[in-house]
Amino acid sequence: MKKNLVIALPKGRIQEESMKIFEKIGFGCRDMFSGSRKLIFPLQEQPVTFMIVRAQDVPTYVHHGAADVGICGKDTIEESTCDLYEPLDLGFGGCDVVVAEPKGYSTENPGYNGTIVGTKMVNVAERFFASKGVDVEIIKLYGSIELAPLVGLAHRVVDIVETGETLRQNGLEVKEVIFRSTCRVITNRNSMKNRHAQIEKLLADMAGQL
Ligand SMILES: Nc1ncnc2c1ncn2[C@@H]1O[C@H](COP(=O)(O)OP(=O)(O)OP(=O)(O)O)[C@@H](O)[C@H]1O
Ligand SMILES: O=P(O)(O)OC[C@H]1O[C@H](OP(=O)(O)OP(=O)(O)O)[C@H](O)[C@@H]1O
Repeated sequence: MKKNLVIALPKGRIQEESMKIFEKIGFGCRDMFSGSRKLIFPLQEQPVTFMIVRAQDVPTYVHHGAADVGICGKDTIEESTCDLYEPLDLGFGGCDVVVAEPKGYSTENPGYNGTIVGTKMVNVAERFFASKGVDVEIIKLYGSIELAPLVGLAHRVVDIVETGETLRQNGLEVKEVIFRSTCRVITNRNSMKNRHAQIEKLLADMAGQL
């Protein structure tokens, strides 16, 4: 029996949008939204299995070959250290990865040297500040990033901005956009080689729905 193509989907804000595209190309999975706690969903009619993982874990599953294909934000790809192909930009899930700070902070502190930066995205932040040749201290956080400068844990943050509402409500502003992120399809070298036709068809079908 032919092995199913395994697709890693991130649970959370981009899961539903991703599934809309898969539904349109005939890979619908009603079970997934039935309130079930299952993490793996082999389709009945198609040689495809979905698995649901934490957004930041999608690159890891794909890199190690536990999944052939994954969906995740460009921000997640940039933060991961995995070796991945990134053949398709899905366009949705748009957000900016930025340096943000308390309003007016740069008036007195225009440079980055000596800044303490709170972030979930340590690798992205390290690369960004290294590319500027500045010395900063990075503090790893797991959420509520915008809190850090409000309570003296950090001077600035590197975080995601979508609507800007979280920054606004916490008296912060964007100092600099590091890059724009959208959702991508990712895959790995082995799957690209061994399941080439299947993945190429999947990519073409998905691209046809954008
Ligand atoms: N406002 C936003 N906040 C966070 N991510 C966003 C936002 N808008 C779009 N995205 C995109 O959605 C992706 C998934 O975000 P989600 O919040 O579901 O996961 P996460 O924050 O990475 O993980 P977790 O909630 O499990 O810590 C992000 O990697 C990013 O590309
Ligand atoms: O510009 P906005 O539309 O306000 O969105 C940006 C906010 O959303 C994300 O947080 P999330 O909801 O994932 O919370 P967490 O960081 O505490 O996990 C991100 O880290 C920002 O805080």
